Amino acid sequence: MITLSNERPGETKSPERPDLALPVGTTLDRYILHRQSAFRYATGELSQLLRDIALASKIIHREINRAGLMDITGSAGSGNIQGETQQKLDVVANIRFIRALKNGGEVCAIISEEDDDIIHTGNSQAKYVVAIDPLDGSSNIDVNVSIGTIFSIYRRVSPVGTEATEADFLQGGRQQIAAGYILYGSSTLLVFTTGSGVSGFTYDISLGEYILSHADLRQPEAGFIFSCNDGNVDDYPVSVQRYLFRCKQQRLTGRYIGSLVADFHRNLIKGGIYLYPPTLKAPAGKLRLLYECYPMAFIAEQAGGKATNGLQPILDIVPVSLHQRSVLYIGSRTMVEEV
Ligand SMILES: O=P(O)(O)OC[C@H]1O[C@](O)(COP(=O)(O)O)[C@@H](O)[C@@H]1O
Ligand SMILES: [Mg+2]
Ligand SMILES: [Mg+2]
Repeated sequence: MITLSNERPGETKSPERPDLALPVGTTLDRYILHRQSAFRYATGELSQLLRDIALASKIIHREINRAGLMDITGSAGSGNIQGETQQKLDVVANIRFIRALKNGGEVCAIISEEDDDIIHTGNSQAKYVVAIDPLDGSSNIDVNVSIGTIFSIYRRVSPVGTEATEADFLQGGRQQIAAGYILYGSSTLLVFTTGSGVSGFTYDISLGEYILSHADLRQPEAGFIFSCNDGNVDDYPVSVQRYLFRCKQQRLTGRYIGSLVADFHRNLIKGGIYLYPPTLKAPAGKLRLLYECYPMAFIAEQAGGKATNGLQPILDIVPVSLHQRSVLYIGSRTMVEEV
């Protein structure tokens, strides 16, 4: 059935989910305003913070699109606390996000994959802290494959007016106020949650606006896709090797882009599981708890999926350090339960 209105077939208007009353095509600004009443502590600061992140992502979108013309491809010749060589775009994205969050005034401190220590923004009166992976999927930057940005937002626990501390970032995954990612793919998409469902916005370059394109995203309970780096399979725990063997026996489809945001998003839409088990090189897992695992787990759970480290839900892991790593199994509920 073709519908001419903005309404999607079968879309119902639900009173407790006011955003579901918003038609596809709504701008991000209007969506945030409309939802503000559903935000905890709704004083507009979080709304502004989400707008600041959206603005920074539009700038990154532009930089990524013309990276090949601007000589911002390749290595930056510097390393980060992870022991990784930073790509030029890692550094550019990091600078752009930090600047946007500083100028926005709603964030008092930031931790980033690309910086060892806490970045104090000078906005000591601000109430929020942000953990960020400015560019996710760095190994795909120079080969024009989808990459992303991941963010996680907390309300500070240190008193307003003082300098933020590690405690503001080590509150635990269930204390996230909001989390999301931007996928720089065939289109640029902002997906986020504030704790009552997940929605996606497509960047319309001609309007310079993010437009609601995926209202109330739900992850299929089961799926037919498994995503992992098959090159490491001999390192994986026997139980995981057995699970992958069963996936192949059942003729499930192996898909691995090598960008967490892109692999996660595909599996969110189609159903599937992403696995980054322990390896010899990364026995505690490769992905970072605060700015990769927690935010993706918050979105997964809000969309009806699951995220675990094999022992407990990712959101229940008690954090001990800013850049700690974790094993990650995330995606469709029945598949994660099977693992
Ligand atoms: O190359 P590998 O070992 O398969 O790892 C790929 C994974 O590492 C990451 O690139 C890590 O993220 P960064 O690119 O932000 O460092 C994930 O996006 C991706 O899923
Ligand atoms: Mg990453
Ligand atoms: Mg990164």
